[in-house]
Amino acid sequence: MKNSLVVNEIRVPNLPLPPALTGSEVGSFTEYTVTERMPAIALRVIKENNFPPQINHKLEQLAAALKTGSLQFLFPDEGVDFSDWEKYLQPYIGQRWLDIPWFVAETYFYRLILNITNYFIPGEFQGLDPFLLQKTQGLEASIDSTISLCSQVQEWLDEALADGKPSKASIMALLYFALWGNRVDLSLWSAFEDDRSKFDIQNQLTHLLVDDAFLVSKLLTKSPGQRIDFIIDNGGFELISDLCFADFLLGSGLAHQVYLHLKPHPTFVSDATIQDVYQTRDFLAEGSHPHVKSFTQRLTENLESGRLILVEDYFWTSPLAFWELPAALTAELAHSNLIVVKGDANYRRLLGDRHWDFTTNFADIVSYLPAPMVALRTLKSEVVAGLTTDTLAELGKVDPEWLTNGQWGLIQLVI
Ligand SMILES: O=P(O)(O)OC[C@H]1O[C@](O)(CO)[C@@H](O)[C@@H]1O
Repeated sequence: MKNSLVVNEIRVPNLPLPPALTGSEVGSFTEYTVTERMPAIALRVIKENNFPPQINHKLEQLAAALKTGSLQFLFPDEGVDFSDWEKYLQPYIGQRWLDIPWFVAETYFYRLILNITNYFIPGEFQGLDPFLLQKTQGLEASIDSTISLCSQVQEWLDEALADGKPSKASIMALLYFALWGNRVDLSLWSAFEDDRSKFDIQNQLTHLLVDDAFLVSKLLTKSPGQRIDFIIDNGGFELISDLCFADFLLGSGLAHQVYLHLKPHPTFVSDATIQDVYQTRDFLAEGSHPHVKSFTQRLTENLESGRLILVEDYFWTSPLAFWELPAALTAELAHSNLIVVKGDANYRRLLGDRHWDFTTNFADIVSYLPAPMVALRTLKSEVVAGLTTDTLAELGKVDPEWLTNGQWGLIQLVI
């Protein structure tokens, strides 16, 4: 049950805020990310693109600055969020990357890569996605899983039509795909090989630390024709799982409209933009598999009829916490019957990327949204809430890396 505080007309968590994660926590995953992973990402942008030497040099300087250097403002560019970033950065200018809140460091790092590569400057590199190669490779690598999922969705849709209603089991399975989609490998499909009807999500279920999938399926089937909003995370197979879920919601009559909230520019390497949705659709449309073809046709029809709506907002690439949603976005999301929040970075944003005790009641923190929400998240960072002390004790024994290795998942509903 939601019970949020209202401060200056903004709803915030109804608990005191703990400190933010920072890269200076010795031995932490945040430290490793700022000092090792982020420099490697900046250098990979050089390798995977053909930028001129002066751009590559700035990327090298950025990679080197992350370990010990301090934050500077963006070079002037024409991004519509340029002045917002001046505000966001003001408190941190001159501080080390390691010392500022981790979420600020990461979101700014990706905005800075676009700044350096002239993404927002008219000319040769304007609008060029520096992570395009990785996104394309991700799509190509997941084609077998895509064919299997599209075929399965077709079966579920046929079944829903024959039975006059969709089954809770199919809704729950689609929730699991939308959850595990961002670390999918073909192993998820191993049981599909001989008999697709036996596809075995059981192994994944044992890695779910909180599983509200049944409650979500009850909510979705309670009254058909709802509006569902997805706060989208990655492109590639994860986006395809989300699009399949949206397809099923619309095709089975559970939803009359689905909104996909996408990033307004490339970020976090693989996060999806509106352009990525169209590129994914066009890539799939080139294939010859009949179930992928019909899925792609339904996708086009849903986009053209306005049943599937793609929207973007600069809030999603900002360093702000979820409880700092702009009023217009809050008003928009208030029309939703369910907000599906995807992925690790969005989960961090829900919790303000702060050091909550892991047993804090999730709903007491995420108490500020204007509609019911479900988080679908595999754990890739040291932020979590809503676990029991028993679960924590068990996890400590079975997998010391459980917080960050992406092998554990959560489906957490707040009504
Ligand atoms: O794509 P996702 O699930 O949001 O994961 C992104 C997350 O992964 C990380 O890169 C850690 O692996 C974090 O920095 C970030 O929170």
